[in-house]
Amino acid sequence: AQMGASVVLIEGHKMGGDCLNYGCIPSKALIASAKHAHAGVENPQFGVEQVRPAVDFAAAKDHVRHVVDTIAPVDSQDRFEGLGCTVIRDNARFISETEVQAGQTIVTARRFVVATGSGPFVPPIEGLDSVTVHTNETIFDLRERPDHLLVIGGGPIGMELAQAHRRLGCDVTVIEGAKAMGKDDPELSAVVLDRVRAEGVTVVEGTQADRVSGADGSVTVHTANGDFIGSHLLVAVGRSVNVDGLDLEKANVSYDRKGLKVDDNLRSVSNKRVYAAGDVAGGLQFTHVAGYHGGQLVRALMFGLPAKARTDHIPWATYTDPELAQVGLTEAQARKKHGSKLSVVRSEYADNDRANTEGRTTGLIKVMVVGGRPVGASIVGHLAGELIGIWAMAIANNLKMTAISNTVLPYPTYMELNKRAAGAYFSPKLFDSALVKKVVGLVQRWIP
Ligand SMILES: Cc1cc2nc3c(=O)[nH]c(=O)nc-3n(C[C@H](O)[C@H](O)[C@H](O)COP(=O)(O)OP(=O)(O)OC[C@H]3O[C@@H](n4cnc5c(N)ncnc54)[C@H](O)[C@@H]3O)c2cc1C
Ligand SMILES: NC(=O)c1ccc[n+]([C@@H]2O[C@H](COP(=O)([O-])OP(=O)(O)OC[C@H]3O[C@@H](n4cnc5c(N)ncnc54)[C@H](O)[C@@H]3O)[C@@H](O)[C@H]2O)c1
Repeated sequence: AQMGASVVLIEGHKMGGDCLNYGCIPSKALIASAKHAHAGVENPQFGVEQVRPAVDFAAAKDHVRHVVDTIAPVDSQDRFEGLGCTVIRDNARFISETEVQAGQTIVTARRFVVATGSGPFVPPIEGLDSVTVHTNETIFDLRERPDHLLVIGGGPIGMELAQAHRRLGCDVTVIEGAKAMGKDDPELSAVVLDRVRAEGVTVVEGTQADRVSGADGSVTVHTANGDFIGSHLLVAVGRSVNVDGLDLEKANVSYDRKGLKVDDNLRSVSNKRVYAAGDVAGGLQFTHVAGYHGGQLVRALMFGLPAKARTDHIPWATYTDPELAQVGLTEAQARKKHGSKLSVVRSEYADNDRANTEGRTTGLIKVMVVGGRPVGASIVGHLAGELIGIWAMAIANNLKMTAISNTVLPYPTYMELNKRAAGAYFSPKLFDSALVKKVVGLVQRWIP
């Protein structure tokens, strides 16, 4: 709209979508409350008396609500109308290849972007309908503190919320069918899991939830490895894309359970007028990916330029404490793809001076390097979600490791961990090389 195109935005529920209302923002706000609750007991070495603070769970939820309300104007109908969009607040459905209906309004358009996101997938587990099942859509509104929260699913939603609830005073059990945080490098996930378990969260892996029984207040999850009893149940076993009710068939738009079937340019393979963005586009499900898709589609729709959506440079971070972040290939993926051409360099938080001053010495960075360029980076530790940024920039722009090693950074900062990892790539070449030693020896003899 700001570039002069005629744009209609149709939103059937809350402006701001999942991220603002039920996802990133409420979860990170709750995690922030949990961090404050935990700060008083995590580090006895600072000379500050350790006092377990009293937690007012409902007030923590007030904080969550306040943060959502503070950010909401950015995504509001008023703002978008101010930018020049026509905003319709109703559910949209296709009625033909060129028309969408929302309420009584029929919109005819040359191009459509489907950005309907995803909702919590609630699996068909026997007995689930006999108890109150919380998902990310309800858990942030729960004002009473669960005595014992059972979480089915140890992915990012399950693990972020498990740790936050534990720190806010709940007993927490996570029941994970395969491997918790299984999409990340297992060496780094283990660091998070060790910490979360040390804080008192029970994480049971390799254990599918087979059946649920009980009533509100006492819920039992039955598994092949025993029964787990809690007061509240959160289901976080992945997402299902929002395609129901869109009548995509009427627009000849093909889709499956992962989302719309699109080509590399996010364009429907069956109706060239239709594009997809965000969770419903069938790939990685993150807000920054949805934003990246949006940018690519501006290129395509406004300027007719190719808008190939890359995935190799997309980072992600899980906001447990310590945080876990990834961009590009993991070590295992890089080994498979690049074999003996791969070098993996590491730097440890324990060797970082700032981390030592702050007692944040648990963690490490691994960088996967091929031909002098990073192809992946994995970080676990304090501020990992911030530190991954420089590797995302390097991979997005095809930078060499020298771009990182040549950068002068303020001392003492966590960012030096990244520079140290880059240094670790060059150290053997400089310090273990007979040739370098010989050249230095000769030069030392010649120069005055
Ligand atoms: C608990 C949780 C924590 C998360 N934390 C993070 C995080 O820290 N970082 C991160 O990057 N990602 C995070 N995510 C993922 C992130 O929320 C999603 O990837 C992101 O919201 C996707 O954006 P989207 O625009 O594709 O969809 P959404 O944000 O879901 O927006 C889709 C919109 O479409 C509307 N809609 C759907 N169908 C229709 C229809 N037929 N007609 C009209 N409107 C319709 C919906 O009401 C919704 O407002 C988190 C998700 C959850 C659940
Ligand atoms: N920090 C972030 O960026 C962030 C945070 C939260 C969510 N998200 C996004 O939301 C998506 C969804 O998160 P999620 O955690 O719901 O999904 P997920 O798919 O990442 O993890 C779900 C977990 O549930 C397990 N599971 C599935 N069925 C089970 C069963 N019957 N019993 C026990 N375990 C079972 C799976 O093995 C998996 O480990 C993420 O993939 C991510 O894209 C991002």
